[in-house]
Amino acid sequence: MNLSDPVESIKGVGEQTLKKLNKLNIYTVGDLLYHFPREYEDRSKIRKISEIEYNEVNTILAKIGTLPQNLKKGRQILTKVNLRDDSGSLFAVWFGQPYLKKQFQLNDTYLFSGKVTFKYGQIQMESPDYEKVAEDQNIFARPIIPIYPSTYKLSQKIIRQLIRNALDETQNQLIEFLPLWIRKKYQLADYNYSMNNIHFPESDQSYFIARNRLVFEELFLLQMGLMSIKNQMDQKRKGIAFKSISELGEFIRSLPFELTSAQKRVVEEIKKDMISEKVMNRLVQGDVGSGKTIVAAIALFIAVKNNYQGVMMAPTEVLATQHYQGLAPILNQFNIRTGLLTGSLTKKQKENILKQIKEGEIDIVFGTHALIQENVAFKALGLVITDEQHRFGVRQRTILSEKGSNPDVLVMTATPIPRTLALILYGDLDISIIDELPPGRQKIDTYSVNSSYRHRVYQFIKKELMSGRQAYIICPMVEESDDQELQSVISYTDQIKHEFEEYNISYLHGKMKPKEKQKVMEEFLKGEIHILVSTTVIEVGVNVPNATIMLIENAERFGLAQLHQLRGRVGRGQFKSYCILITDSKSKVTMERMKVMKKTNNGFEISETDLKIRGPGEFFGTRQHGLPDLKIANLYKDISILKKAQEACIEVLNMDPNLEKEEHQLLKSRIHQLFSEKIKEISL
Ligand SMILES: Nc1ncnc2c1ncn2[C@@H]1O[C@H](COP(=O)(O)OP(=O)(O)OP(=O)(O)O)[C@@H](O)[C@H]1O
Repeated sequence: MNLSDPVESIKGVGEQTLKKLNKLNIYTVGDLLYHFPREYEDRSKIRKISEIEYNEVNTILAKIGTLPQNLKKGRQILTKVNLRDDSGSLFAVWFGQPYLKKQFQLNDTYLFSGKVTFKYGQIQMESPDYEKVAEDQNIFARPIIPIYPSTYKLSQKIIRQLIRNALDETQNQLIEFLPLWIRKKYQLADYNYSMNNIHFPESDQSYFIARNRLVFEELFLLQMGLMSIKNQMDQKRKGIAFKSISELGEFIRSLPFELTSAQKRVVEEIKKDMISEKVMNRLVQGDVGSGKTIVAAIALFIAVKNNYQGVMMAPTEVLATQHYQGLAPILNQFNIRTGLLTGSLTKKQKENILKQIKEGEIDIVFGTHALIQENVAFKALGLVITDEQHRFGVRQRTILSEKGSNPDVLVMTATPIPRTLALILYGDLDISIIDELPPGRQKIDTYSVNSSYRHRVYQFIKKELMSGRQAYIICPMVEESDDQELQSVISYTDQIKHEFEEYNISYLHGKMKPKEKQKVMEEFLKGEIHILVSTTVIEVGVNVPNATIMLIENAERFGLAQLHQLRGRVGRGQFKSYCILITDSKSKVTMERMKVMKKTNNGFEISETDLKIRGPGEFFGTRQHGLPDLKIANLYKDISILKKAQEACIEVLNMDPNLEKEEHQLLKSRIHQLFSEKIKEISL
């Protein structure tokens, strides 16, 4: 039996079960075997009824004391069974499952596991899991029992049995694909042993040994997949070999500031990629306000001076316009023609700019995802830059690239991620990090207060406004519906108008037309608006160096990464800046977040702590990147295994870049199996 065989070849999988398994995304024997337990029940902890802990999940070994009864409780049927052991008795109850009545025979022995409460003078176990125990069965022989993730009406018992059958049927036929030298070097258990012990561990220790191997396997395969894809892309696609530009020095000297050494280093890395004939696929990570935009401008300059066009795509119209307005004047001085393409242009304007792009009359286009539409064609696209905040998928990047002939690609992100994780999330890209802020930036002082301080905070804002600065307020939001968002931003603005009578206050929200948003942003940038009340639409990338206060209402609504992003809107110039977080929440997670925000301004440190507090979660989910899901590894907890897996991966690829050696053949086909979708995409 093979892992790729259909799951219905396992004993016990009939038509109905198959449907349920499919709902769990289980189609093959391999899918079933890789459906790992979410936790384990340790039966060595079975309790006597007399020793039960109330309001907790308990496991008991008990006999059916009386035949089950179905009772009417309101509209529902309650099934009630008396259970007893030699120390006492209790009732098991289930709602809405009348068929259970026929399930139990007097005096049969079962293991029951469920929460126990004391209600109406009776001890009750609520909706327990149950499993029949045969007379001669020694349930303590293998005391650790797997509990599987949500099973769409497949009981634990059935799924456990199916996996048992699958293991029995594949017993010792699972073919080891990790090369022996890797298993030796990293002390990894054998494949069959690991599979058996992850599902039915013989002991705690054998579980850990099995898990260690399977986590390594998962991360190693993912990293191998990503790196081999990257290798293939590098080998397959010949890119543009840009020439070094003598005018570049003059361009850089013309900037109003000197580049930081981190910017210089990243510019060198980009230049090297652009000059080589390899297609550049590089990620530039930089903390908020670290000066990524100018690095992008330098890359665009090189492309244009080599007679190619460049494009820079941003996630919102406000940002695209900001890039355009900020960079066009600098580039224009060097006879570079720029344009802006967004959704809110008139039909005429759009036609006009599309024509200019096509005929090469525009050298650099800034824009939103309007750029990836079919009607956008370039004369000679040489460089694609996307300013991403986890917003574009790989697919969108690819569509844009396909508008040129293997153009170089630069991806910018302000979400700092620890390097090891970046290698997993962006494993198909080379990584550059701007780990330094421009000189003169001061620490943004951060305070967290409860709402009783609001008035004092307003006084503080007034003081800043009086000295010519500006403020952002992220307003409270009751519910996440569009209408309510609108309501709360308008009523909040009205409210504070009384407080700040002599100042101009305006607001921004997600439902505004891009043109209106743009107008407000421009007025704020010019200093005509003093306080900008906003929902989180300003979250990313907005650059108004004169703004020095960021007040965030209901700060508990946001994750750390988001709070850091929002705070990053201030402290972007020479003025001392402040971030004030208002929250009445006393939850542990909120308190922890506030503490971190007060302690540090460093995005990398914050993202590491974020990981610790909430785990990798959605943010680090691999699915959105078109990669296989992680089934067992936890990118935070397993960071040390991740490092080993990355090290092993580099070692294998250095030794055998195309996996041609005999000992790597099984590994190669396993990678192909897992990454077939992605590999197909590349070979298109
Ligand atoms: N080397 C430098 N010296 C002084 N100021 C700089 C330097 N580099 C960039 N700046 C300025 O710093 C500010 C922030 O730069 P930029 O908008 O590029 O940040 P960013 O990295 O895109 O940040 P975010 O992700 O928060 O948008 C801008 O006003 C820019 O002009």
